[in-house]
Amino acid sequence: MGTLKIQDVTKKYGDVTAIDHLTIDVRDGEFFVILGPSGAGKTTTLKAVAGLVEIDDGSVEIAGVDMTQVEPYHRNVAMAFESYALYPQKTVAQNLASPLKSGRHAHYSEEERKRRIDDVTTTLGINHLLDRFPKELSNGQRQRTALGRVLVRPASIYLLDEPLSHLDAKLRASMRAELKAIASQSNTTTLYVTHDYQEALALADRIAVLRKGRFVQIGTPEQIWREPVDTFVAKAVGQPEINLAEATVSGGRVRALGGAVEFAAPAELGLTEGQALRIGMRPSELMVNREVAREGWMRVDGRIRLTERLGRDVELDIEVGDGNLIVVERADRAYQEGEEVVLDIHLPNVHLFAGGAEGEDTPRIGSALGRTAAASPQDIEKELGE
Ligand SMILES: Nc1ncnc2c1ncn2[C@@H]1O[C@H](COP(=O)(O)OP(=O)(O)OP(=O)(O)O)[C@@H](O)[C@H]1O
Repeated sequence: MGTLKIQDVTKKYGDVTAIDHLTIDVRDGEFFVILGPSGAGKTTTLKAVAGLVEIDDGSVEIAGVDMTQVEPYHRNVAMAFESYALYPQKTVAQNLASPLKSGRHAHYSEEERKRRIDDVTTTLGINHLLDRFPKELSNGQRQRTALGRVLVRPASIYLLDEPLSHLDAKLRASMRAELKAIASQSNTTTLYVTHDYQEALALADRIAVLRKGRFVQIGTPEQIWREPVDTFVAKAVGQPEINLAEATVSGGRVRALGGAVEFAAPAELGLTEGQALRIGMRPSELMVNREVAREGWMRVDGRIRLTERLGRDVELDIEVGDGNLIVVERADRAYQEGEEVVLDIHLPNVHLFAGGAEGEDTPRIGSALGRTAAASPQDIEKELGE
């Protein structure tokens, strides 16, 4: 049973509070991802679970047992750090066998060791490389072997610290898919930390967004994407970042970008005349010249300032009113710089956040339709009959 409960855990390094009263409850078999920028406290959280740092406050329970005072060796966790080291003078098979020959796993028979190594190397697709030395492997194969060294050990929980960070984009994408497959096949409990939102969205059963040692939001990838609790979370997922524009309530309408974007203030949100807001619209959820004239959508005029081709998509910088919006559209038709366009925007996908000082993150209040969550890309495609 690989449950993990972290209750009110705080860790300070001198004056720096690296993690601040963190609480999470990871279910047996869950793939739980902590997403946060550099310095947010991700590694410290993993170390607190593994027992590699002494925590100042709180408790850690693994598989139903309070481990707060227990030595790392006895916590039954397997942790992988960012720098995956392999023994250069050992083959892949020997590298994988070594964690099973020492310490608490030294009792494994030759046969049991072989079986575990077989299982892991088959799943990771490196079983044809067993006799190679690390220098005879590609980067991706080396990283898989290193990951194999972690997964080969039986553990209540696997703690993975940015395991894909040293791979190029293509390999990262394929390893992401493999990791997901491994996790669902093996039903292991995994606590995985990353600063890469795509990894988090692709892998996680649930994501906890970490900021300056505190969790800002814990939810499924869909909840984090569709109902971010504030502008920080909204910006943390999605590339290019969500468009944010200052807005005000005037005459019962919400107006932004010099009035170029405006819609009726949703009654259920209780907004007041003159109230400062922010609106947020994701680049991938704005559509250009799709002629969507139906209820629940808004049309906004703009002019293309810049276009940049990104593979199958194109990124457009569109002048709208007194500002601009970034849009990611399909590249199956040509967009001209200088061209006048009409943006079609689905109202549930216009997030409303409280107003605030520049640089300050503010909470989400709802959407342009009220309390509804944003529609998923699939919902939108369905609505447009595409
Ligand atoms: N041994 C240490 N001594 C002093 N401060 C530390 C120590 N380890 C971490 N910190 C500080 O604690 C905070 C959290 O660090 P941590 O390594 O957990 O962040 P992170 O989210 O893993 O960052 P990264 O993505 O860059 O690895 C940072 O401000 C860091 O400078």
